[in-house]
Amino acid sequence: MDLDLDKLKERQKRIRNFSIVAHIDHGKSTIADRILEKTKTVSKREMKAQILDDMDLERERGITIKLNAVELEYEAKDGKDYIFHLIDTPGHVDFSYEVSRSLAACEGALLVVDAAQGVEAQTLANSYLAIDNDLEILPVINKVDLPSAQPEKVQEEIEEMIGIDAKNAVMTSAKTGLGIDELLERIVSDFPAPEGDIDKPLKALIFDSVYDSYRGVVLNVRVREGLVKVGDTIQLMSNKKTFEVTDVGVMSPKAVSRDYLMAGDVGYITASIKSVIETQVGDTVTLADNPTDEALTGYRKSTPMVYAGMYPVDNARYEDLHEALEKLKLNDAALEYEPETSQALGFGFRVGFLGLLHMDVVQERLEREFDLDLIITSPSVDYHVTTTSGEEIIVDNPAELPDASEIQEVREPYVRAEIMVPEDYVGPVMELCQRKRGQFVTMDYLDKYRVNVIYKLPLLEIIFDFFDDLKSNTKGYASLDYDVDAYEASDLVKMDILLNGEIVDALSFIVHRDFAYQRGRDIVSRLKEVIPRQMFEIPVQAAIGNKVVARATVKAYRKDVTAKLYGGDRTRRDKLLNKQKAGKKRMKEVGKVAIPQEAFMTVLNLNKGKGDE
Ligand SMILES: Nc1nc2c(ncn2[C@@H]2O[C@H](COP(=O)(O)OP(=O)(O)OP(=O)(O)O)[C@@H](O)[C@H]2O)c(=O)[nH]1
Repeated sequence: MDLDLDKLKERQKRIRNFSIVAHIDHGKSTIADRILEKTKTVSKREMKAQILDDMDLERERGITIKLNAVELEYEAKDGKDYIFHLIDTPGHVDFSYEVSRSLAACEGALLVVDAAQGVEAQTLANSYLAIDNDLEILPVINKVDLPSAQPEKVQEEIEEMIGIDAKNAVMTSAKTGLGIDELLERIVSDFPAPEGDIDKPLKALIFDSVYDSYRGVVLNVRVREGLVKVGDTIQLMSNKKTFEVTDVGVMSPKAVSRDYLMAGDVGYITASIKSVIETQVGDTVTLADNPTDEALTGYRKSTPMVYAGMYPVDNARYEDLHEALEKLKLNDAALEYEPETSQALGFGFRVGFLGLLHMDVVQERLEREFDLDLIITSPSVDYHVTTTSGEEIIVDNPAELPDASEIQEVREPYVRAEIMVPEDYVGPVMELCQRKRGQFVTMDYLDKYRVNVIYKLPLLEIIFDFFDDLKSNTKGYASLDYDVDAYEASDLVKMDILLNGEIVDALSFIVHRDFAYQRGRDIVSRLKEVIPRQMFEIPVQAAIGNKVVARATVKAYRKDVTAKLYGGDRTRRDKLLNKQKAGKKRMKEVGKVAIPQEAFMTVLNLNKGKGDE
């Protein structure tokens, strides 16, 4: 292949790599859809709402989970064809790790702000990520069609709160298409073209990857320097492994092969990489026979916030779960796991997540994409423990907390939570934070009406239902951002749950001593409801050490219910039995007792359950 360097350099000037960042629901994905439509990347027939959210899960929930990169062609008013690489990113706080990775592949960011909601917590957090990555930021005020839109006020907010010029913000309605033409022109004029020498050795950053059973590992890269094409031998700089390139190309939005990827491009490389553990996000790809001397700076590793045990319902599928986690981790760099065993549940994994939404998504992806049935234990945070012998240990599984007599101190993670709220709701927000063992830090007025309330809160108290409570206490007006701040000593105890006189390790949890009795009683009474009756009585107890703090009994069956109710009617009887069988799929036999998935989630669902009653 003959490549003319001057032509490539000219092409590079017409590339624009940008990302869209926003607070959740401000309209990122809808704007991306409009851009795709206008650039004629997708035909009308292919166009379905939120085309970039290609996971079924994303469509069903209406949220973006994964970043997605597509190449678009745009003919600008100057008569030239531009190449856009648009990287859509998730907005939920659990996925900010994905956001920071995609920003590192761009030169510009569209900062989308809802004209009615204004700047919210993740608008700020994501703007800071973009500023940290030295991106050019183009403010976009979206949803100007709404009757409650106040674009001028939002302009002021962006200037005051983020500190960037918003005089020339683009006003759009992704719903009606208003302002999208101007937006496209501004992408060309406001964002810089990528830099990077095409004639230097290859240097490409892996920002995402995915496993494909036909093609092997697909690397999504941003090429910083040089050029790569089919037949080249690439080398991964972290482990020096080499592979022959079988395909390069871009997503548009489906995979389209290209002759080459060059400095400035965002695209994919496949190279028959069969083993998933060989590639990692953040690694640099170079050429084996002409390597670059220095790797690109990778990504800051994400730290999980929440941990839970994951076990296959069918113990024989442990290896399948292992393989599924390996493959999923390729596509979800924030996922962490290590093997663990539970007396009750057998062999499984302790998995670290960025938050509960992340946990939910991982569970659903494992079940859908890998056809697994899983039992997940109640989530926990990680505790730093000093034992009486002076040893420091980290405990992310409540069952492993040493006996109280061996503990000198337990420290739990605290977050610094920033809650933005209209001033009328400051009272309820503070009340909620106090109830969750929060320590007030400070409070600032953001403008005339809105306040930023800062609290230190135990992570344990906020991962569960804090966000829901916050929303309901403020009529949905509050927005939240948090970061783990420090570990602090707390009076924490381990609560064991005994079924039929035996401790079920997977049901143990850690709780603040002040709440322990109440929590023990609540859990026991919930367990009594969710554990199905069996042929014998099952005592349910909650205990701290040897001290039982609550107890209840699941009564035994008296007779075969099906025989009595559906005596003659076979079909109805079969239906009922099938239903029971389906329900049993998610049951785990522990000793003689069958425990349903719900039981493992009682700690999590306690407050919700109470609200429903
Ligand atoms: N009225 C109006 N509604 C809009 C506009 N843009 C988006 N929406 C609606 O706002 C909601 C959220 O839009 P999305 O595009 O899913 O928001 P998002 O920011 O991508 O959300 P995440 O991907 O979950 O972070 C959807 O119901 C859209 O239909 C707009 O310009 N006007």
